Amino acid sequence: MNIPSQPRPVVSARGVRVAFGAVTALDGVDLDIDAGEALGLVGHNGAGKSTIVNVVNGGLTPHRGGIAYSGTDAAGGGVAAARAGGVRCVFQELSLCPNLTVAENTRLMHQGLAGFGWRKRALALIRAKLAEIFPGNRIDCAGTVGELSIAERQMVEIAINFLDVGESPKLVILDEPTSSLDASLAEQLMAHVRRFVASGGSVLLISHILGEILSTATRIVVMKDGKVVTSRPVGEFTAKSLVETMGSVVREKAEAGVRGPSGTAPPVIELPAANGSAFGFTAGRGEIVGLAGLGGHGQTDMLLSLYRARSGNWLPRRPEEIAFVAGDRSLNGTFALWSILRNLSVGDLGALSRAFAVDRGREAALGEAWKAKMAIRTPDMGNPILSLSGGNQQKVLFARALATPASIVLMDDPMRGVDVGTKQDVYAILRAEAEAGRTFVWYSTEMDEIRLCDRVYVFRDGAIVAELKGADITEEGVLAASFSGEAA
Ligand SMILES: Nc1ncnc2c1ncn2[C@@H]1O[C@H](COP(=O)(O)OP(=O)(O)OP(=O)(O)O)[C@@H](O)[C@H]1O
Repeated sequence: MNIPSQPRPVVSARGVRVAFGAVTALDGVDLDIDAGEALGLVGHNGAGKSTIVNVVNGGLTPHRGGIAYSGTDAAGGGVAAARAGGVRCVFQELSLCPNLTVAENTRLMHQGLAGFGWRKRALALIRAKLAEIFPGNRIDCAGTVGELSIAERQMVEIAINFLDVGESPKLVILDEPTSSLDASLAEQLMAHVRRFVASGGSVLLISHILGEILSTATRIVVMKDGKVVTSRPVGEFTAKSLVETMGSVVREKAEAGVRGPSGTAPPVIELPAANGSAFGFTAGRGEIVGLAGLGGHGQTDMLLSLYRARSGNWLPRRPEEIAFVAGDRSLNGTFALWSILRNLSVGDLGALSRAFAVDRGREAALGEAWKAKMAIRTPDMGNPILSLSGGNQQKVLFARALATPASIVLMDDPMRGVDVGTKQDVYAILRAEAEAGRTFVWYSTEMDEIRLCDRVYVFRDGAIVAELKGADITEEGVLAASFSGEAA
């Protein structure tokens, strides 16, 4: 890569201000990203991270301030100027066309792939890039994107953006790129980022998983309420000081091990061993049961079959006794045209109704209570759900389930994109609700969350291959069970 004698930042933002109605999303932000640096961008939900990303990638013109690419003023050039400046962006909400093949999606992003034989070239290029970033992946690049899992779509989108077809990427923006990837895929991506940066490229990495930021970024920028509050080399932070700089108090970690009844309470769910599993599935009253293992090995299917089943000896008598928190909020969670409040209250309209009509006063009170409990950042719960930042939308889905009287709550990796401060609050709420008698079945791709469970089932190839309890719930234990039987 050519580095000029007087290097200019790949991207330079000066005094950027963006407002959405009454909300000031960015309030005078300065940000430089140099060649050869991995800039970690962190901050609470709604701090303004996605908004600055949209300014940097040319999708949003700031109301005040400006942006330059390698010293050239973008001057309202939008997405075209950003692209010409070598900026590529992997979005938080994935943007591939599901009805096209992986190779066709690659062509959409890279106009250089034109002319006779483009399909063959696109296939070869994207296959090679996927193999480079995610060695051992089994993605069918000739198949349509709609047939891929969320994790595979995310991998494809990442690989497309790192491709060099005539014009090499200078800055790749990764906005929560590992939210659908399990730990081993996430580590493959982080290793690729380190290699890309070592060869002179730049990455802007946004993540709520602070371990990723601390292990991969060379510099960390912390945002708070639309402002940059800190910019320092990664070596000057510890996990604790980073959380504190973000404005959250670091709580002592809940002790790993058995806190709940751990299988001794009367089971509210009881399923015999199936799909070649060595274990049946049980969950007791007041228990938090974790579903672990590599992503896509049957955990979500298990949750869905628990939710859909309407017969059997364990089932709750009424459907409102079981609630589901979706992991893919845009696909299965939010009602995009509804307000924040309606998205929250829809889980339990029965309890809010009087004389066949929703009692608006009680609905508003419910909204305010959960807004405070979950720190949902909005000036008005009557605003559209899409006016919330991604993490705040996820909080609404959580509140929807917890606001119901459901005795069983199924959770499909629901903490993706939620900031560390709120996560700590939600963990405490979950524990208190479990102690009050609720049962939680929790699929999580984050080991820190699996460790909070009373009991954990590890999944591999659609089957339960291990059951871990208390002190045995360790990363090593989960990994050993996830890979056992496979060639080393
Ligand atoms: N289209 C919009 N309309 C109204 N308000 C918006 C819109 N987009 C963003 N906002 C507001 O701007 C602020 C910054 O949002 P942004 O998405 O940049 O936060 P973020 O730091 O990326 O959060 P998260 O960690 O949850 O992804 C928030 O208060 C959000 O509610």
